Amino acid sequence: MTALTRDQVLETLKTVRGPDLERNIVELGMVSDVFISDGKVYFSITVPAERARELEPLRQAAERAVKSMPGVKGALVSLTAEKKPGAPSAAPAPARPHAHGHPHAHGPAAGAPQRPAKQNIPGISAIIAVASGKGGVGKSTTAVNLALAMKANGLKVGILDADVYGPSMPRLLGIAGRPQQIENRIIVPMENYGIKAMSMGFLVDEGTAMIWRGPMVQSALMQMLREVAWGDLDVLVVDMPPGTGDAQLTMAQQVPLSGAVVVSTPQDLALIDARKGLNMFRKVEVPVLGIVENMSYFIAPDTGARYDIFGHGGAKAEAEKIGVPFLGEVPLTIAIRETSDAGTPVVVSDPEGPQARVYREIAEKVWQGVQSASGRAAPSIVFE
Ligand SMILES: Nc1ncnc2c1ncn2[C@@H]1O[C@H](COP(=O)(O)OP(=O)(O)OP(=O)(O)O)[C@@H](O)[C@H]1O
Repeated sequence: MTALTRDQVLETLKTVRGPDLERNIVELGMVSDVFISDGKVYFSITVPAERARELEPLRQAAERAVKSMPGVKGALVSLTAEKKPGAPSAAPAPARPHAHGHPHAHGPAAGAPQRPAKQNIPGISAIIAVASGKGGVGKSTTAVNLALAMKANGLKVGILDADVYGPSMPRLLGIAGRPQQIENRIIVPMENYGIKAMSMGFLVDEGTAMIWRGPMVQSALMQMLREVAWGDLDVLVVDMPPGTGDAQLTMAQQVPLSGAVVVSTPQDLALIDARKGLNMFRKVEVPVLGIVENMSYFIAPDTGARYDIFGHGGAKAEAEKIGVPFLGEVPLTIAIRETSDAGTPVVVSDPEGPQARVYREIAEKVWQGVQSASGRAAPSIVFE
């Protein structure tokens, strides 16, 4: 049997008529990229937001049509709403923070703006986001080593890979296989090195998530947060997707975060992006626990000599300027890269080494920040 192709899927979808029965959904340009993996077909149909409910039968018709094709083992079709340019995003940003308003203050301040309450996750004491203004600065590497360092410091730790488009936790933690599902759709998290982990990478094959649009990503994330048997955790570290777009903003808003750690490299451009990241958390009233400068300086593998070739210290200066804590400097070392690639992050493969020590110190400061953010109304951070 020849492999199923996108063209065949699109050809089949041409039999599905558009919402007003004129033309078909392919010609109307409503069908997203079609992704096929392991005989399963994934795509979305873009509809006007206000008609999403009414058009559910259209979604079902498209799904049925594809499922009936020979060679198709399954189909996952979702409706997505196109955001009109300039229209407010689906999840409106909360009103500007009050002068002294703070999400962790006890009880709502009188006259505080109405915001939908973020529901805490039972059993999880604190959730922290690890974010970056742009990709490739080492956010996932920092997140996994931070989580492992918190574990080494004696905490019960979980890690949630929210980077649905490019999940890296399976590789970083050296975990393969699919998680078990128990009653009521609840998923048992995977585990390695004493931390619990959940990632879209455990649930779908690599590449599958690439065609997902906003709403699917949101629901996948919420499921990984709330329908996973995390058990009792002192802290859940969330590896956020890189960037500061709408998707990240919505995520920062929907997850009940205790605080955020922003990872940057020392270069000016990365710092500009890091500042966008800080502003994003400020917008959703999540306390910034601090900045980590990654690839801060270079340690020569042969001599151990240190070279400050990256404009080392940029993130520290930036943190001081805007008044957020500076959490530490992580050197660029072969050891960090190689151990990450091997699925044995440096904090577990060389727990007494200098890099592990750096991460443990960062972990200590992060935890102190979490304590003070939850124990009392931390002063709101003022930018600009
Ligand atoms: N301190 C470091 N020393 C050496 N290599 C590092 C360091 N930090 C990260 N790396 C390497 O840099 C690359 C990018 O790191 P990572 O995947 O953590 O970045 P990211 O910001 O999460 O990227 P993405 O945009 O893919 O989410 C990886 O190959 C990683 O091993």
